[in-house]
Amino acid sequence: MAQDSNISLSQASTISCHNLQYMVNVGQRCKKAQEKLILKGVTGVFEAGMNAIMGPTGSGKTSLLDILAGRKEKSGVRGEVLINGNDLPRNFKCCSGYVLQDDVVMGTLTVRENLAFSAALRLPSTVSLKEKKERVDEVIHVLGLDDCKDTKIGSMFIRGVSGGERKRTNIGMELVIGPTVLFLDEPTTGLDANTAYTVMNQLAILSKQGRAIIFSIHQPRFTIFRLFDTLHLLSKGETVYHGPAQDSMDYFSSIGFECEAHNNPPDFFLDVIMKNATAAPSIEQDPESNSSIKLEEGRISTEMNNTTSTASTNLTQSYKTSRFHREVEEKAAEIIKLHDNNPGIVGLPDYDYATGFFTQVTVVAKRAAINYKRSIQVSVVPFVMSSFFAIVLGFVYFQVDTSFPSGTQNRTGAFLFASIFMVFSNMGALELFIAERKIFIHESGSGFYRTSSYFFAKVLCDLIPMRVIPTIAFVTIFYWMIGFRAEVGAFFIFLFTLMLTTFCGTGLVFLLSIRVGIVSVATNFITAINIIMFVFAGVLVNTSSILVWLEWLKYFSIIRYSVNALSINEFRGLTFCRGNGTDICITGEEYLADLDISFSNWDLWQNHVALSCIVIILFTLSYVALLKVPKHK
Ligand SMILES: Nc1ncnc2c1ncn2[C@@H]1O[C@H](COP(=O)(O)OP(=O)(O)OP(=O)(O)O)[C@@H](O)[C@H]1O
Repeated sequence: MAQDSNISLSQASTISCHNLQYMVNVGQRCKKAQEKLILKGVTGVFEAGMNAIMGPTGSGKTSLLDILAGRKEKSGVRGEVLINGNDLPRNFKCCSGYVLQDDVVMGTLTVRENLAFSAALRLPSTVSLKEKKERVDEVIHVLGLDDCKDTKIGSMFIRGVSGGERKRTNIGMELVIGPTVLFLDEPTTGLDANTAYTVMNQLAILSKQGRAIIFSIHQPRFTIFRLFDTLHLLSKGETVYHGPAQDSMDYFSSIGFECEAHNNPPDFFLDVIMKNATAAPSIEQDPESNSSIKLEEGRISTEMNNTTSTASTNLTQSYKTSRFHREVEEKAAEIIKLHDNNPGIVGLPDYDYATGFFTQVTVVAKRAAINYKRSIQVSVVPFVMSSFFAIVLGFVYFQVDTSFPSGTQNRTGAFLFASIFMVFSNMGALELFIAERKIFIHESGSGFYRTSSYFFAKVLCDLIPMRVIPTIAFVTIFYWMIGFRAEVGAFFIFLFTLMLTTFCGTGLVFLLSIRVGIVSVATNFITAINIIMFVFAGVLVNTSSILVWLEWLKYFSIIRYSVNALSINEFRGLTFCRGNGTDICITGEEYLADLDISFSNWDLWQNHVALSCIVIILFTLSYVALLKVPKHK
């Protein structure tokens, strides 16, 4: 079912987690699996407002956030996460907002175009284009992006908006769907103090409209801390405080941890948890206090420094005996009661993709087209390189004649180089595909589009501008400069062969970029595969003389099929004679037979069938690999 376009901005949502445990397998291959408990029974209620999850590094903030957002693999998670007392809907990630720590927006698109992309895919077709545009304008205005709305985001090569504007664009991508819950993973990371405050202040304004804004944050400065409504403090996967942020200082004071004047509370909390504070504690039992910990201000206790886990346990114990824990437990119990009385999802639809397959393909393809148009290096370089290489080879083999052996040798050499170029020239696309992987994972995981829509759009937009046009340019220059058969039919068979060859190369690069997410590793794989295909092309090594147990590799050589097809197309019907007047001649057919190439019409098309099968197999495998890319963390 499509998402309701009128999700009210004031409709409040409460996210709650109940005795949440999260366990991961940290066993290494070949070793016995070991389990690590990351979250140890966390309970919390996150209502409309600013909900901060804080804690030292490795305390489990991101894990908790991801589980609350329904973005962790379910295996390993115990306990319940509920929204307004209901189970999270199946596609919760499609209707809630999630802003990653690293920005995932298309750098070549403007702020407005990125937001429009999100609106076009995530708001249903029942919302008119005009309304979508208005929604985008509203979000731009709310986030204070009016001044830079038509500025490109920027990339490694393009100077774009500032870091804060980029972060706000990421937030805007989520806000266009009007989510009642917005998750953010460390939204201030990488921003300077002022920009961080601006971003957080805007989130605070949004939270006043009834949204639950839940975010992990490391060590915010005081002005940011003041914006928090609820604070959830974690230490080694356990809650050490959950309650109103403004009460947190009093709470820590009540258990014996007094914050020095002028010390920043978030810094102080982390110091207490980490025990290397300016006000490092020494432990002593206080019989009159609820708490088992007493802090002696300003004195560093070696004992305390060496007993991290003991202190963490003590903080947990103190929290468990506090009124804050009691209050959250009572609230959580009420929510659970509501849930038990309303089993299943009540009032919440099972969200699905907001738009259909064709809309998704069109919108994603349109974005890819804009991206190519604006990335001059990406769109123009393949064309220029193909034309340049065709001219260079064209001069090297300029107007080949039919003398023997130069006529046969030069033609075979030209076919080999052309085929190799078609396969190797795809390597440039490797980095592009890998770079876009992150965007794909986030967008498909957030319900922007189906994997199939992305795949079709990618194939459409990649093959046409990046491969078809440069190949046409290459063949047109190369064929006529070298002076192959001056027949239209032969020219088109030549073009068709090299087109299939380059599609095979693209399929290989596409598959490896999906399976292997590291450019250098994927490059090594592709180079090795291409060299094997080159060796088994049958030109430099006679395939019939290769060891029998290695011979089968020739059936995987794209270059071999390509060279064979080009040779049959060219050599049949030609005669090559020695130029020394001896009248010793050899027919093209005899030359092909010498190379162990069968040359009937069917033999010619057999190579095309083989290349087509390789294209289909590689693209099918790429699609399956894309389907298997984990959309959860
Ligand atoms: N899939 C996993 N496999 C192994 N360890 C994991 C996995 N996921 C999380 N952890 C470990 O769990 C702990 C908590 O991780 P998490 O990323 O939630 O912490 P964090 O508080 O967000 O840390 P940071 O502030 O550094 O981002 C860390 O020690 C991390 O190494």
